[in-house]
Amino acid sequence: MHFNPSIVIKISGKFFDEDGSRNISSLRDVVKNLSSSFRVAIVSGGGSNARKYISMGRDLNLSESYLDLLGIWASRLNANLIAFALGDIAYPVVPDSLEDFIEKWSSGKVVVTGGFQPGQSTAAVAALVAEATNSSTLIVATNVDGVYDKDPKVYKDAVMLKELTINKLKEILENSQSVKAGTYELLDPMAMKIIQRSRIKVIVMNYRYISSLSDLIKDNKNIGSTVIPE
Ligand SMILES: Nc1ncnc2c1ncn2[C@@H]1O[C@H](COP(=O)(O)OP(=O)(O)O)[C@@H](O)[C@H]1O
Ligand SMILES: O=c1ccn([C@@H]2O[C@H](COP(=O)(O)OP(=O)(O)O)[C@@H](O)[C@H]2O)c(=O)[nH]1
Repeated sequence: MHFNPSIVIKISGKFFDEDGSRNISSLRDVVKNLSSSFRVAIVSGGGSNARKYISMGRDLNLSESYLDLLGIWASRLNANLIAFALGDIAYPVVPDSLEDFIEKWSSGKVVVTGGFQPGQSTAAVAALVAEATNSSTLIVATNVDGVYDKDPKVYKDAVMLKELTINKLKEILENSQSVKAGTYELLDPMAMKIIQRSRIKVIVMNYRYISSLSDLIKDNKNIGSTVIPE
Protein backbone atom coordinates (compact mmCIF):
# COMPACT_ATOMS: atom_id res chain seq x y z
CA MET A 1 0.00 0.00 0.00
CA HIS A 2 1.25 3.51 -0.81
CA PHE A 3 0.93 6.30 1.73
CA ASN A 4 1.22 9.96 0.86
CA PRO A 5 3.79 11.79 3.00
CA SER A 6 2.41 14.27 5.53
CA ILE A 7 3.06 17.96 5.79
CA VAL A 8 2.07 20.50 8.45
CA ILE A 9 1.36 24.16 7.71
CA LYS A 10 1.27 26.63 10.61
CA ILE A 11 -0.65 29.73 9.59
CA SER A 12 -0.04 32.93 11.55
CA GLY A 13 -3.10 34.47 13.17
CA LYS A 14 -2.16 37.67 11.32
CA PHE A 15 -3.21 35.88 8.11
CA PHE A 16 -6.83 36.52 9.15
CA ASP A 17 -6.39 40.14 10.08
CA GLU A 18 -5.93 41.83 6.71
CA ASP A 19 -7.41 40.48 3.49
CA GLY A 20 -8.38 37.42 5.52
CA SER A 21 -10.88 35.96 3.08
CA ARG A 22 -8.55 36.47 0.10
CA ASN A 23 -5.70 34.84 2.02
CA ILE A 24 -7.88 31.87 2.98
CA SER A 25 -9.06 31.49 -0.59
CA SER A 26 -5.38 31.24 -1.75
CA LEU A 27 -4.68 28.75 1.03
CA ARG A 28 -7.68 26.68 -0.05
CA ASP A 29 -6.40 26.50 -3.65
CA VAL A 30 -2.93 25.48 -2.60
CA VAL A 31 -4.11 22.86 -0.08
CA LYS A 32 -6.47 21.33 -2.66
CA ASN A 33 -3.55 21.05 -5.04
CA LEU A 34 -1.16 19.66 -2.40
CA SER A 35 -3.60 17.12 -1.04
CA SER A 36 -3.33 14.94 -4.16
CA SER A 37 0.23 14.05 -3.17
CA PHE A 38 0.43 14.91 0.56
CA ARG A 39 -1.63 14.47 3.67
CA VAL A 40 -2.03 17.98 5.01
CA ALA A 41 -2.54 19.24 8.58
CA ILE A 42 -3.08 22.95 9.19
CA VAL A 43 -2.54 24.76 12.49
CA SER A 44 -3.94 28.24 12.78
CA GLY A 45 -2.97 31.06 15.14
CA GLY A 46 -5.26 33.42 17.03
CA GLY A 47 -4.27 36.78 15.52
CA SER A 48 -5.84 40.07 16.58
CA ASN A 49 -8.93 38.41 18.10
CA ALA A 50 -6.65 36.52 20.48
CA ARG A 51 -4.76 39.71 21.40
CA LYS A 52 -8.00 41.65 21.89
CA TYR A 53 -9.51 39.08 24.26
CA ILE A 54 -6.21 38.50 26.08
CA SER A 55 -5.89 42.24 26.59
CA MET A 56 -9.45 42.54 27.95
CA GLY A 57 -8.80 39.57 30.23
CA ARG A 58 -5.53 41.09 31.42
CA ASP A 59 -7.34 44.32 32.30
CA LEU A 60 -9.71 42.16 34.34
CA ASN A 61 -6.74 40.56 36.16
CA LEU A 62 -7.41 37.07 34.83
CA SER A 63 -4.65 34.47 35.33
CA GLU A 64 -2.20 33.67 32.51
CA SER A 65 -3.85 30.29 31.95
CA TYR A 66 -7.26 31.90 31.50
CA LEU A 67 -5.67 34.36 29.06
CA ASP A 68 -4.10 31.48 27.14
CA LEU A 69 -7.51 29.79 27.00
CA LEU A 70 -8.98 32.93 25.43
CA GLY A 71 -6.14 32.81 22.84
CA ILE A 72 -6.92 29.15 22.20
CA TRP A 73 -10.59 29.92 21.54
CA ALA A 74 -9.60 32.66 19.09
CA SER A 75 -7.27 30.27 17.25
CA ARG A 76 -10.07 27.68 17.07
CA LEU A 77 -12.39 30.24 15.54
CA ASN A 78 -9.80 30.87 12.81
CA ALA A 79 -9.26 27.12 12.38
CA ASN A 80 -13.00 26.63 11.91
CA LEU A 81 -13.07 29.23 9.15
CA ILE A 82 -10.31 27.39 7.25
CA ALA A 83 -11.95 23.98 7.81
CA PHE A 84 -15.32 25.24 6.58
CA ALA A 85 -13.69 26.95 3.58
CA LEU A 86 -11.94 23.70 2.59
CA GLY A 87 -15.28 21.91 2.45
CA ASP A 88 -15.28 18.16 1.71
CA ILE A 89 -11.52 17.63 1.83
CA ALA A 90 -11.33 18.76 5.48
CA TYR A 91 -12.61 17.23 8.70
CA PRO A 92 -15.44 19.60 9.66
CA VAL A 93 -14.70 19.76 13.40
CA VAL A 94 -11.60 21.32 14.97
CA PRO A 95 -9.78 19.06 17.48
CA ASP A 96 -9.20 20.22 21.04
CA SER A 97 -6.20 18.09 21.99
CA LEU A 98 -3.43 16.06 20.39
CA GLU A 99 -5.35 12.84 20.99
CA ASP A 100 -8.44 14.32 19.42
CA PHE A 101 -6.31 15.47 16.49
CA ILE A 102 -4.94 11.93 16.01
CA GLU A 103 -8.45 10.48 16.00
CA LYS A 104 -9.65 13.01 13.41
CA TRP A 105 -6.47 12.52 11.35
CA SER A 106 -7.37 8.83 10.98
CA SER A 107 -10.32 9.95 8.82
CA GLY A 108 -7.81 10.54 6.01
CA LYS A 109 -8.99 14.16 5.62
CA VAL A 110 -7.15 17.44 6.03
CA VAL A 111 -7.39 18.33 9.74
CA VAL A 112 -7.32 21.99 10.81
CA THR A 113 -6.57 22.78 14.42
CA GLY A 114 -6.03 25.76 16.70
CA GLY A 115 -4.52 25.64 20.19
CA PHE A 116 -4.40 22.68 22.55
CA GLN A 117 -3.41 23.81 26.03
CA PRO A 118 -2.15 26.85 28.01
CA GLY A 119 1.56 27.56 28.36
CA GLN A 120 2.47 27.34 24.69
CA SER A 121 1.69 28.86 21.29
CA THR A 122 0.22 27.37 18.14
CA ALA A 123 3.82 26.89 16.93
CA ALA A 124 4.14 24.22 19.65
CA VAL A 125 0.86 22.68 18.48
CA ALA A 126 2.26 22.61 14.93
CA ALA A 127 5.45 20.90 16.15
CA LEU A 128 3.43 18.29 18.10
CA VAL A 129 1.20 17.68 15.09
CA ALA A 130 4.25 17.34 12.81
CA GLU A 131 5.70 14.80 15.23
CA ALA A 132 2.45 12.84 15.58
CA THR A 133 1.92 12.68 11.80
CA ASN A 134 5.54 11.75 11.07
CA SER A 135 5.91 14.83 8.91
CA SER A 136 9.43 15.55 7.79
CA THR A 137 8.65 19.22 7.16
CA LEU A 138 6.82 21.91 9.09
CA ILE A 139 5.96 25.09 7.19
CA VAL A 140 5.64 28.20 9.36
CA ALA A 141 3.80 30.87 7.35
CA THR A 142 4.19 34.21 9.11
CA ASN A 143 4.41 37.96 8.48
CA VAL A 144 8.16 38.15 7.79
CA ASP A 145 10.14 36.60 4.91
CA GLY A 146 12.07 34.14 7.05
CA VAL A 147 14.39 33.91 10.04
CA TYR A 148 16.72 36.90 10.51
CA ASP A 149 19.82 37.27 12.66
CA LYS A 150 17.69 39.56 14.89
CA ASP A 151 14.08 40.72 14.98
CA PRO A 152 13.50 42.44 11.59
CA LYS A 153 10.57 44.42 13.03
CA VAL A 154 12.93 46.03 15.53
CA TYR A 155 16.28 46.18 13.68
CA LYS A 156 16.32 47.65 10.18
CA ASP A 157 19.76 46.10 9.52
CA ALA A 158 18.61 42.53 10.31
CA VAL A 159 19.85 39.99 7.76
CA MET A 160 17.74 37.06 6.60
CA LEU A 161 19.34 33.62 6.84
CA LYS A 162 18.49 31.20 4.02
CA GLU A 163 19.58 28.21 6.05
CA LEU A 164 20.37 27.77 9.73
CA THR A 165 20.50 25.05 12.33
CA ILE A 166 17.95 24.67 15.11
CA ASN A 167 20.68 25.55 17.63
CA LYS A 168 21.40 28.80 15.79
CA LEU A 169 17.66 29.60 15.85
CA LYS A 170 17.57 28.94 19.60
CA GLU A 171 20.49 31.31 20.04
CA ILE A 172 18.78 34.04 17.95
CA LEU A 173 15.45 33.74 19.75
CA GLU A 174 16.99 33.38 23.20
CA ASN A 175 16.05 36.89 24.27
CA SER A 176 12.50 36.79 22.92
CA GLN A 177 11.32 33.57 24.52
CA SER A 178 8.29 34.99 26.30
CA VAL A 179 5.79 32.49 27.66
CA LYS A 180 3.04 35.01 28.36
CA ALA A 181 -0.35 34.80 26.68
CA GLY A 182 -0.41 36.53 23.30
CA THR A 183 3.34 37.23 23.20
CA TYR A 184 4.97 33.95 22.21
CA GLU A 185 7.31 34.84 19.35
CA LEU A 186 7.87 32.90 16.09
CA LEU A 187 8.75 29.58 17.78
CA ASP A 188 8.23 29.16 21.53
CA PRO A 189 10.47 26.98 23.74
CA MET A 190 8.06 24.01 23.61
CA ALA A 191 7.97 24.12 19.78
CA MET A 192 11.76 24.20 19.69
CA LYS A 193 12.08 21.17 21.98
CA ILE A 194 9.74 19.04 19.89
CA ILE A 195 11.35 20.10 16.60
CA GLN A 196 14.75 19.21 17.96
CA ARG A 197 13.87 15.87 19.53
CA SER A 198 12.20 14.62 16.37
CA ARG A 199 14.55 16.29 13.90
CA ILE A 200 11.79 18.06 11.99
CA LYS A 201 12.83 20.38 9.17
CA VAL A 202 11.18 23.81 9.50
CA ILE A 203 10.63 26.27 6.68
CA VAL A 204 9.75 29.79 7.83
CA MET A 205 8.15 31.80 5.02
CA ASN A 206 5.99 34.85 4.44
CA TYR A 207 2.31 33.97 4.08
CA ARG A 208 2.19 36.51 1.22
CA TYR A 209 3.68 33.75 -0.91
CA ILE A 210 1.27 31.07 0.25
CA SER A 211 0.14 30.37 -3.32
CA SER A 212 3.72 29.27 -4.15
CA LEU A 213 3.66 26.62 -1.43
CA SER A 214 3.26 23.67 -3.83
CA ASP A 215 6.29 24.83 -5.83
CA LEU A 216 8.22 25.40 -2.64
CA ILE A 217 7.55 21.88 -1.39
CA LYS A 218 7.86 20.05 -4.70
CA ASP A 219 10.77 21.91 -6.28
CA ASN A 220 12.41 23.46 -3.25
CA LYS A 221 11.69 26.96 -4.57
CA ASN A 222 13.85 29.71 -3.20
CA ILE A 223 11.48 31.09 -0.55
CA GLY A 224 11.94 31.63 3.17
CA SER A 225 14.47 30.16 5.60
CA THR A 226 15.13 26.49 6.19
CA VAL A 227 15.89 25.44 9.75
CA ILE A 228 17.72 22.14 9.67
CA PRO A 229 18.02 19.66 12.53
CA GLU A 230 21.58 18.99 13.60
N1 LIG B 1 15.08 36.51 14.43
C1 LIG B 1 13.82 36.71 13.97
N2 LIG B 1 13.52 36.40 12.68
C2 LIG B 1 12.26 36.57 12.22
N3 LIG B 1 11.24 37.06 12.96
C3 LIG B 1 11.49 37.37 14.25
C4 LIG B 1 12.79 37.22 14.82
N4 LIG B 1 12.75 37.61 16.12
C5 LIG B 1 11.50 38.01 16.36
N5 LIG B 1 10.73 37.88 15.24
C6 LIG B 1 9.33 38.30 15.16
O1 LIG B 1 8.50 37.18 15.06
C7 LIG B 1 7.29 37.64 14.46
C8 LIG B 1 6.50 36.46 13.97
O2 LIG B 1 6.13 35.69 15.08
P1 LIG B 1 4.73 35.90 15.77
O3 LIG B 1 4.46 37.35 16.08
O4 LIG B 1 4.61 34.92 16.87
O5 LIG B 1 3.79 35.59 14.58
P2 LIG B 1 2.89 34.37 14.26
O6 LIG B 1 2.94 33.40 15.39
O7 LIG B 1 1.58 35.05 14.15
O8 LIG B 1 3.43 33.85 12.97
C9 LIG B 1 7.73 38.57 13.37
O9 LIG B 1 6.75 39.55 13.10
C10 LIG B 1 9.02 39.16 13.93
O10 LIG B 1 8.83 40.49 14.39
O1 LIG C 1 -1.77 25.45 22.41
C1 LIG C 1 -1.93 26.68 22.55
C2 LIG C 1 -2.04 27.59 21.47
C3 LIG C 1 -2.26 28.93 21.71
N1 LIG C 1 -2.37 29.39 23.00
C4 LIG C 1 -2.72 30.82 23.27
O2 LIG C 1 -3.34 31.40 22.15
C5 LIG C 1 -2.63 32.57 21.71
C6 LIG C 1 -2.73 32.69 20.20
O3 LIG C 1 -1.92 31.73 19.55
P1 LIG C 1 -0.60 32.15 18.78
O4 LIG C 1 0.13 33.21 19.54
O5 LIG C 1 0.15 30.96 18.45
O6 LIG C 1 -1.22 32.77 17.47
P2 LIG C 1 -0.59 33.74 16.39
O7 LIG C 1 0.71 34.32 16.94
O8 LIG C 1 -0.30 32.94 15.18
O9 LIG C 1 -1.64 34.77 16.15
C7 LIG C 1 -1.22 32.37 22.27
O10 LIG C 1 -0.52 33.59 22.40
C8 LIG C 1 -1.51 31.71 23.60
O11 LIG C 1 -1.89 32.68 24.56
C9 LIG C 1 -2.21 28.51 24.05
O12 LIG C 1 -2.27 28.91 25.21
N2 LIG C 1 -2.01 27.19 23.80
